[in-house]
Amino acid sequence: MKEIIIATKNQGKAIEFKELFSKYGINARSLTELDREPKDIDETGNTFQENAALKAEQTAEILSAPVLADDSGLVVDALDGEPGVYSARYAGDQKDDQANINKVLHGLDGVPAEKRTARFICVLAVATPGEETIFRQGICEGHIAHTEAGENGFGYDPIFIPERYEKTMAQLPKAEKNRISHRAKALQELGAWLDKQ
Ligand SMILES: O=c1nc[nH]c2c1ncn2[C@H]1C[C@H](O)[C@@H](COP(=O)(O)OP(=O)(O)OP(=O)(O)O)O1
Ligand SMILES: [Mg+2]
Repeated sequence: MKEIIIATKNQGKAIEFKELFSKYGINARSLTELDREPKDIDETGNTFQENAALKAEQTAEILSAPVLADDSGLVVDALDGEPGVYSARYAGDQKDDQANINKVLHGLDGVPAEKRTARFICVLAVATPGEETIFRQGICEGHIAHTEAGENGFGYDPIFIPERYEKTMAQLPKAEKNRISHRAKALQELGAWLDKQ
């Protein structure tokens, strides 16, 4: 089976990529599955694209192999676009999903449903040593719930209600999330490249 390395240590992302790539007959392996896990890469960029490039290119260099990286996050209009590029560390360096959720809900205290619009954004970077890095983006529109609900997924899923749905992303079956998510859409955009693999 063909294989691609995903430059992530986030288990939630890794599980989704395994499912998504299996449809293309490709085995997706994350960094935690390698014999020697590479050290953390500093995400010093100011955009999703910059951080995706940092993760993909540095990992491809270390492993001398094609690598895909995902930089993603939640953009909330009533919070002027926060947490955005800083989604993982919104409530501090410990990357605590629950603390991040609490901070978003607290920031939206008293904001009515129609003003709670938000979107998940995912930028994928594929870096191959000696080649130009390619980028694709996917967006999933929705709004922020008043309380958390659901156990599936990861990150901000318990407070994100996708457009045309009445449940949070964490209440949807994982196959449903994998049809509509920002990650799934970005990967669809990579289709032509995937078909060549
Ligand atoms: O589908 C999603 N459902 C819920 N939350 C999500 C999703 N996609 C991204 N997110 C949130 C989680 C994290 O707070 C941030 C990603 O940060 P990001 O730096 O890309 O990932 P990360 O540090 O967790 O792992 P890594 O850099 O090793 O891939 O956005
Ligand atoms: Mg990260």
